[in-house]
Amino acid sequence: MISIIMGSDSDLPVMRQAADVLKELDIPFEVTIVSAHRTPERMFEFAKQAHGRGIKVIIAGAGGAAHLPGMVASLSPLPVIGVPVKSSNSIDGWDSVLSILQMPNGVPVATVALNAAKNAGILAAQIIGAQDETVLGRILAYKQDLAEGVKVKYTKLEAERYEDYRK
Ligand SMILES: Nc1c(C(=O)O)ncn1[C@@H]1O[C@H](COP(=O)(O)O)[C@@H](O)[C@H]1O
Repeated sequence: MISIIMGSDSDLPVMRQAADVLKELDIPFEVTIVSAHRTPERMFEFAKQAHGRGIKVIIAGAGGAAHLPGMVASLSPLPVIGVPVKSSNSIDGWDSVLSILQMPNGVPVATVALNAAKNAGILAAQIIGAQDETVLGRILAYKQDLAEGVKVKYTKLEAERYEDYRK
């Protein structure tokens, strides 16, 4: 089971992409709102209890002064994947990126690109897949699909004269 948490429901348009890819890969997940700033007790309880509830990976998204992923990582033995979210009054997303990325030694957060919740979902699945043959098989199939998608494009590109390709 993977847990997807976010600082606010305003992060949902971004964070739902993690849920969508996990659904596609048929990996069980839960989704909820937890804020280190607004619900610190809930955040503490969540982070302390997650591994005991059978959660294997936590995906945590937040915008602005995004302390949620790092604080959860400080309290939990589980791998935490941080998703920097570009919130409405952000400094171009850099506030969130740097808050999540620049963790001190000893407390890692695996940070994906700005708004890259889909990649967070794939990475979480890969972490599960390292120990689970069935999930590993689905990741291999997913990668095969990616390659097939590019093949369709380069086959078309090579078949036509390059100058005509984008017409
Ligand atoms: N960064 C955090 C935390 C936290 O880190 O605990 N809690 C909420 N937020 C962020 O505040 C932004 C604005 O939130 P609102 O839209 O609710 O005002 C959201 O991107 C949220 O993740």
